[in-house]
Amino acid sequence: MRRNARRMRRIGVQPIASITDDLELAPMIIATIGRAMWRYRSELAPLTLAALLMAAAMFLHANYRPWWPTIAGTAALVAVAVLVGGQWINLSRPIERGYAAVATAFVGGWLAASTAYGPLPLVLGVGAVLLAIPWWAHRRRRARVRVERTLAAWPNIAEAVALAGSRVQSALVDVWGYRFRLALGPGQTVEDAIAKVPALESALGAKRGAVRVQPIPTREANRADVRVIETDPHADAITWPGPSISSITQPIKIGLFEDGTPVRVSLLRRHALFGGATGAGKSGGMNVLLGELTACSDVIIWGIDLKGGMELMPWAACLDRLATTPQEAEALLADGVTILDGRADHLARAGERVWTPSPTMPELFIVIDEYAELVDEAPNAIRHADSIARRGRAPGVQLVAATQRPTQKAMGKGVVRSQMDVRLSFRVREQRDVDLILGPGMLKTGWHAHRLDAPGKFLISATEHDSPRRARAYLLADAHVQTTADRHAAHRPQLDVVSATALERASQPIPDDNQPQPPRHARSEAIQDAEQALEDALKAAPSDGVSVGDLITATGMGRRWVYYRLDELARSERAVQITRGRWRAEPHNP
Ligand SMILES: Nc1ncnc2c1ncn2[C@@H]1O[C@H](COP(=O)(O)OP(=O)(O)OP(=O)(O)O)[C@@H](O)[C@H]1O
Repeated sequence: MRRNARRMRRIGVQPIASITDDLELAPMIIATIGRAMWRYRSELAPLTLAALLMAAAMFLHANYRPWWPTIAGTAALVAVAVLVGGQWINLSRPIERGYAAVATAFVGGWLAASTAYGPLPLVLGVGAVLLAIPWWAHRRRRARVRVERTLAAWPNIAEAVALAGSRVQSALVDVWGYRFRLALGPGQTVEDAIAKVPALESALGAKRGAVRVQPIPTREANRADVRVIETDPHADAITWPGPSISSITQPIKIGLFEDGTPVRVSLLRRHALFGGATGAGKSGGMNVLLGELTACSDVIIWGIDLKGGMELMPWAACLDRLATTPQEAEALLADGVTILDGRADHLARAGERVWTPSPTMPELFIVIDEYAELVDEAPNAIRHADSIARRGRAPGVQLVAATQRPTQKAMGKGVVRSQMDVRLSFRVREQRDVDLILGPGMLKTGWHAHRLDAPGKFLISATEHDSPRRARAYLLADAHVQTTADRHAAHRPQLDVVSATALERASQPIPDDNQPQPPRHARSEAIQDAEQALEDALKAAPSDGVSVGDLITATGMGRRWVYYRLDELARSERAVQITRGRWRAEPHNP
């Protein structure tokens, strides 16, 4: 090229070398700009969107002017959908959903107006800048971009840590750091990647101990999950983010593991034990549990707190019953057994194996704070607790017990301890307490609850948690407990009819005792009224009977209840089924 230019100069032709040079430079410049634009695509997104909108507006205004109402209507619908269902597209926080809805409304509104009247660049410019500011400032977006840039250099990192040939498949950013899925190169194993963790920490610019590599049991052997922790989740108390569930059929989130992943555990038809030394955070853990349980529309909660209600009283508005004396505790557990029997009987008759919780058939949780006190002060109550521990799962009557040291004596020589399906051990004073809470042999296999070093930290043992991973429970400040209890109190379900009827029957006076018994539950009057209405409707039935639908209307009760009562009346020969679904009283006096 340069030789050409020299020759041209010699023959008197004006050199055009600079033009040719420029032409060669141009692709480089374009490529550099393109690369920079790609690298900063997230930051430039508002400007790119504004440019695209401008082009779209010009096109629509020129060709499809009458479309503006459709554009405006669609944008309004999308904005509402984003606001209402934004969590499904990863907009977990209300403020994010609000921003997305406002941005959608602005884009749609501007496009509709520009389609009708021609592009409005000034409005677009002002709107774009105003909406771009929160976008540029958004912490999670910036973190995502940073992680994307780090992982874009993965081929070099992989080379440096001797994992050449591995690829990053997907990455996810959260408040504590990020995780990514690694497809390992041919012949590389997850163990190879685990052995490279210190090198990975250095190459990724992470702190020592901040990288974890784990196999993915459900995927091929050459896939690994890499977790990079940037902020230690356990460094400070972790404020409870609010209830994570609305039904007991979903797993409860109690806190966070050290890698920032939530501790999820199902309490559906399971008993739970919270153990740990005084001040280790059991009551805090119980508060989180109660915050979640009270948010469930298919859970009824009873409490026993023999420390004068000190721990459970703040939740009183959400508890159907609270026992604070040994006598009350014994009566409460006895009623728990009555309900268990009533439900078991109902299940047997319905040919069902387990109680399926729903707002009309709630699971009953009996929460006992400091179980050892119950053993000391209400020893007669323990046989009821044993009974519930042994038989309560299928009929949906669960125990949640907290205790400092669940020795055989403290647990009442009964079966309660061994029946606990979910066990949380907060810090214990002595090593041998680990086995008392978590089960024999656990200390030896690495469950070192005596080494937990801050209140609220715990180890969890359950079917889905079979390795000792340190976790920290969320923390609910006292004021938060109160506001949560007040908020959830408005949505508590009522005790189901099967259980209320069982309690009702158990409280019936014995035949020669004419003294009326006090009602045991607020539902009793409503049930009596419904029973009376049922009997009246059956007595008034014509000779071909009254339909179940009419009985449901007459009693105001659900179909299950009506069938349950009809079954009982038929057994005691007070009602008879004439044809399928039609009943009348027996003997029949229309
Ligand atoms: N998850 C947590 N995160 C941070 N701090 C916590 C947490 N849980 C409890 N704490 C702190 O530890 C203190 C003691 O906790 P808590 O009362 O729950 O312990 P405990 O095991 O129930 O004790 P006790 O058996 O005496 O009732 C609390 O005042 C609180 O400041």
